[in-house]
Amino acid sequence: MSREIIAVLGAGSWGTALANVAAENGHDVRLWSHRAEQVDEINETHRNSRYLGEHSINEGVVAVSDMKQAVDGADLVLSVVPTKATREVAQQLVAILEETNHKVVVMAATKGIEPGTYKRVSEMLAEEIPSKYLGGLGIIAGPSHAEGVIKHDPTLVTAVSADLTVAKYVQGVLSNQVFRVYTNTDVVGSEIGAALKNVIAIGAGALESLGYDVNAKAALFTRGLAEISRLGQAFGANPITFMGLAGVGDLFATATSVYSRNYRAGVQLGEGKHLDDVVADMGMVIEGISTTKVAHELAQKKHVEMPITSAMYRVIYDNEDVKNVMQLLMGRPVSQEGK
Ligand SMILES: NC(=O)C1=CN([C@@H]2O[C@H](COP(=O)(O)OP(=O)(O)OC[C@H]3O[C@@H](n4cnc5c(N)ncnc54)[C@H](OP(=O)(O)O)[C@@H]3O)[C@@H](O)[C@H]2O)C=CC1
Ligand SMILES: O=C(CO)COP(=O)(O)O
Repeated sequence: MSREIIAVLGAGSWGTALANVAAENGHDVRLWSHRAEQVDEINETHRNSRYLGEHSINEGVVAVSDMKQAVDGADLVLSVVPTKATREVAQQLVAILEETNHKVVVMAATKGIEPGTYKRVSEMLAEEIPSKYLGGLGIIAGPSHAEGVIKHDPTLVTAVSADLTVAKYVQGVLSNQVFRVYTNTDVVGSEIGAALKNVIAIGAGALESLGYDVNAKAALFTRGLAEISRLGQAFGANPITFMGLAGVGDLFATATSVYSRNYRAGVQLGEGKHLDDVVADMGMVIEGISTTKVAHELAQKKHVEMPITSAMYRVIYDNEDVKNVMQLLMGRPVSQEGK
């Protein structure tokens, strides 16, 4: 693989960890942050202490606060900001591409769905970035906590694009001995799996707060994945995708890990902490909070049965007690699997 120029937009935990992977693979990596002090810290100390503590970042990662310095001449742009910042950042990217007049491959590593419009992240990017500037579009998903990736825990992700050559290009750019990239062409299923596993991860944290053991968690994962798959299929997803990295893989990682912001938020909500305090104290994005509302609404719009998602909606937005909600779920009429 040739030495590519890679612009990473967003210097939170995941943007920084992905930039690190790309730099370790020998690429020319520019990590854009909108915070000048963070740029200085990364370039001077090779740390991003707010997001990745004491972990050191490869010296090949050059942080910049001017997005043009990151994007000018780039082959590949990784968009790694929270869902709610995606359009704003994409608009800044487009203004630069208009100036430099070149095409880039854009991959989003964000996991969420836009409230109100119900757009997936790649749909938002396709709306914002004119096709004349797009050399390809896709997403990166899979079980990949930044904290594990930065310390070289063996990690598998999937590069997903409707155009397999784009997915294969990203696979080639990012794969290494500890970071193995698969490809997939099911963008719809991968994005729905990646976003909705956060809802179930919040639920897993809530179960933990009640002291429930592995039977309850296995029940949540299995039935949670079943309803994610039902919603995905209502949008045309391939059901096999939910058996893969963006489905069961990411669900397992997120719903069992103390690194997960969504899981930790679930523990705190289950303990009775107020939602506003959970969000404020986390200091990092908890995508599943907003995704729970979006998924609950989508289930109604599409007439898809999603009892766990609806239960999580009531816990998060109606302040319902986790134990009550759990009893209601257990008391539903018994039914047949596979439907
Ligand atoms: N963390 C992880 O392990 C993984 C995260 N993801 C997904 O990646 C996405 C980003 O997550 P993550 O990096 O963890 O989030 P963080 O909360 O750690 O960081 C978000 C970053 O985006 C920046 N940002 C927010 N809004 C804007 C904006 N309007 N303009 C410019 N920069 C902005 C933040 O800046 P500031 O510091 O100013 O807030 C921060 O640098 C999420 O969708 C998440 O689900 C996917 C896989 C793994
Ligand atoms: O998506 C992730 C790991 O694959 C990160 O999950 P959290 O946002 O819950 O930390």
